[in-house]
Amino acid sequence: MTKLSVNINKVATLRNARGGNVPDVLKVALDCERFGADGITVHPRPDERHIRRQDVYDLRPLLHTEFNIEGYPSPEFIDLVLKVKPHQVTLVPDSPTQLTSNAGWDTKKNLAFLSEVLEEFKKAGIRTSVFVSTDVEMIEYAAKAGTDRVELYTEPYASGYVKDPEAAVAPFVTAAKAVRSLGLGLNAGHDLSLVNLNYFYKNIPWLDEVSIGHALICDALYLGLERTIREYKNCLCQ
Ligand SMILES: CC(=O)[C@@H](O)[C@H](O)COP(=O)(O)O
Ligand SMILES: NCC(=O)COP(=O)(O)O
Repeated sequence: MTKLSVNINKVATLRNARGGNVPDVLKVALDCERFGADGITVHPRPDERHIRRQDVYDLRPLLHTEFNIEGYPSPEFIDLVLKVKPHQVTLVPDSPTQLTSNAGWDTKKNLAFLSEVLEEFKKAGIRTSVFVSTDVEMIEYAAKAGTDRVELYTEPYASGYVKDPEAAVAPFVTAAKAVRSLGLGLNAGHDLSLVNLNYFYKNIPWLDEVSIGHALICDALYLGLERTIREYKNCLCQ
């Protein structure tokens, strides 16, 4: 089964726009679980423009499903993750001011750094994942660094899908096969949507997890959160 982890960053963005607690990020996370999400993802950034450190602490004891924290492994991020102990941490190579994630790691260049950080999380019993492109060498070096899983950066799939779905998914199928042959778990995310998710899943049904935020929260404006989550879950069936 491919799990759907709902990224609630955008809910926090909306809350922060007015300074109060509407919408209530914790309630939305619990409602996502109630409506069928298999996990909750957050990506706290240093400027706290959406999910804040305090949200991450507050969410931990409330969630009943898998909690995935994504981010650049700065000392502050490492400290937060080690204190919160989520089920999974996903390392993303973002700069502090980045608008959104736009690339996977150069795992060859960062092998020593990633190995050290991954080891620290593994010692704490936290499953690890590394955000990568479809470059097989990058996946091989992620395995060398000791990660449990990789998360494929799916923006190039999402943008290519519109013109030519088959060509867009092909490098992801190759990468996903490499991931499987290395014995790693497989996650995917970024710009996945109701338009492109089912085709991605059908081509790579051994996916462990997708994390989806932006498109899902936008769809919820029209469909409501409960129906939206149901429809995303339906995309993860043959
Ligand atoms: C790693 C990844 O693709 C997502 O976590 C994405 O970066 C979400 O972050 P934003 O909500 O800030 O775009
Ligand atoms: N890891 C990807 C994620 O959490 C959500 O990305 P997006 O759906 O907001 O593009």
